[in-house]
Amino acid sequence: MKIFSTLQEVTEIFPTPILTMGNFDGVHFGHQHIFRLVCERAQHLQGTSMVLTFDPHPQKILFPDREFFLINHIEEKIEILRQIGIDVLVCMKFTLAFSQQNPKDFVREVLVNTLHVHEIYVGYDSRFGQHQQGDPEALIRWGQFYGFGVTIIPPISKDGSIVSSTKIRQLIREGNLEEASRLLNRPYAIDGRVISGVRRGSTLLGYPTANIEILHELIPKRGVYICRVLWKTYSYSAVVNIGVNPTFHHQHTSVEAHLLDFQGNLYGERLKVIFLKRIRDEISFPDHNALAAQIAQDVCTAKAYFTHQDSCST
Ligand SMILES: Cc1cc2nc3c(=O)[nH]c(=O)nc-3n(C[C@H](O)[C@H](O)[C@H](O)COP(=O)(O)O)c2cc1C
Ligand SMILES: Nc1ncnc2c1ncn2[C@@H]1O[C@H](COP(=O)(O)OP(=O)(O)O)[C@@H](O)[C@H]1O
Repeated sequence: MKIFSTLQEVTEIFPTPILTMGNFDGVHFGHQHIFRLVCERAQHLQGTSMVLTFDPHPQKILFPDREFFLINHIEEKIEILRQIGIDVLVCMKFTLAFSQQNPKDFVREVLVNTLHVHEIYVGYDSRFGQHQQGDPEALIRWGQFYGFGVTIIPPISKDGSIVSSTKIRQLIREGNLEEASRLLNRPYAIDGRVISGVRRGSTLLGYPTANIEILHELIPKRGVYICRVLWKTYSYSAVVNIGVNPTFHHQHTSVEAHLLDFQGNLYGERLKVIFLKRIRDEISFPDHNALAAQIAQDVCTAKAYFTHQDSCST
């Protein structure tokens, strides 16, 4: 996949570009459907599948005071698009000035004169340009004028409900990771380096926990989760606590993973934590023995979960 981080870098003319544009936060089931159509169409015409996306996310620029947590940081989005098989990714810097551009100028300058689009696929609710005047109907008119095709994609549903980034953000924040995974069409995951905690896990509790540096904006609800943890080429079953360790009156939120059947040193290593299921709330225990007994129970719950999964998949 060729990546352009500004429009100015795009000096090459690609054969028959089939483009989709949008924010695509989460790169969820609905987005994946659009990318599949774009890739198939590009292959059919021996053209170029192309994605135009914006960074930072427009919400961050237009409403800087609103709480808004991205599902994916830009590197993750790029990696997922690469895996899907998109040929060309153009990331446009989103600024206030850009948001005030007349949509017709955007179509002429960006879509026609810079990207030379042959066809565009956009979602039914796509909006762009000043006062959000650029909508699918306007795009169809401009397409007829400039000579590119426009396909409007209707809302995509899964199990009867429309898939949206907003809904997925809400599900993750509520701790409903199973439903979020269904709409994402993959489990939600975060990655980060292992940092030091207060060394209570291995000494006092008997359950060492790799504390993950939190770089992601969207962290699931406080509580205990069954997860898979990827480290290098290895994959471990794990129990993960997200919270403030109320038993020990901590102030800061931590994400900490106890890997089952693992012993060794993970400090400084990069781990990917894949969330599978939330099993309980984080609780304040009367002492560390009561907490350790509960963690032992959590480990049993996780083992039973994975045994059940294995028996279902064989
Ligand atoms: C599976 C699991 C469940 C946990 N549940 C709780 C909990 O309910 N309440 C709590 O105060 N801490 C909980 N913890 C966090 C421990 O308090 C924490 O791992 C311990 O203080 C060690 O921290 P350290 O890594 O900084 O040494 C849990 C940890 C794990 C791995
Ligand atoms: N099964 C395991 N799961 C997680 N970390 C482990 C495990 N075994 C050993 N470790 C190591 O122990 C460290 C965690 O020990 P802990 O006492 O909880 O220290 P800290 O408070 O610094 O997190 C991890 O960062 C990792 O290097």
